[in-house]
Amino acid sequence: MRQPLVAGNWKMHGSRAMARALSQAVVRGTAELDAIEVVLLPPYVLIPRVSEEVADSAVVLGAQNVATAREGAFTGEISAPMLREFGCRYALVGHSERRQLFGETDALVAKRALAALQEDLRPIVCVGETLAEREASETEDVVLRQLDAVLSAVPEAQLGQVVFAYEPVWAIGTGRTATPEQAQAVHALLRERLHRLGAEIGRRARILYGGSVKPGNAGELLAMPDIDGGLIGGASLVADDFLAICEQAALRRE
Ligand SMILES: O=C(CO)COP(=O)(O)O
Repeated sequence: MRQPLVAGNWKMHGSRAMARALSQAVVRGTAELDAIEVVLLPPYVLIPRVSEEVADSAVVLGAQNVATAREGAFTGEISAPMLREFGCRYALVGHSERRQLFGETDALVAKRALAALQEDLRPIVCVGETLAEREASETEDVVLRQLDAVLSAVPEAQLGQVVFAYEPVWAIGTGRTATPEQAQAVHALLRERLHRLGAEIGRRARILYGGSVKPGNAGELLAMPDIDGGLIGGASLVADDFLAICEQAALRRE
């Protein structure tokens, strides 16, 4: 059985005071939820603060991106060894905002995933189509192209460390969620592709859904057979909402 994972992507939100209060609330509220893995993805500068708050808990820390190199002349980038030193275990790569607003290509995303793995940082690889691509019936081509770019770069032995996330761009921050059936169809497609690399890889890979997940829709999404957790944006900034989603994910396991 795959352990459900709920990750809160804070995006570019927060302050030291907010990070402290929100992490404390998440630590307290998830203390009994040992069936699931809970990951917080604060902005880089808040990582040390969140790290202190989650230190004695099961809550895991991650970053929203990671550099392709270990060190060097890469102004504005943060490397995997730096993130590890500050307690991160995960890093998002290929979030649609990085792809769309900052021009990150499939090749760059694959390099970031590889750089993370080399430092024992688990990449959460995001894929997803835009509304125009969905309406042009290109969803399958787009998500498989994005997935294949990473699969072809990562050694098979390390694929078990990778988490995948399907985030349809049209559902992010819009209040418009994919229906559970729409999401399940893409998750099944991604899993089938992973399965081709090995039955065990397909069976064990965790594939999260993201895009306007809220307490009110999390249960039906997480009830789908190939949805193994959530990548939560807006609702992860509200402790009660995030905790309610974590509770729904814990039910999936039982
Ligand atoms: O992009 C997301 C998480 O990475 C989803 O954001 P929202 O939950 O705000 O739609």
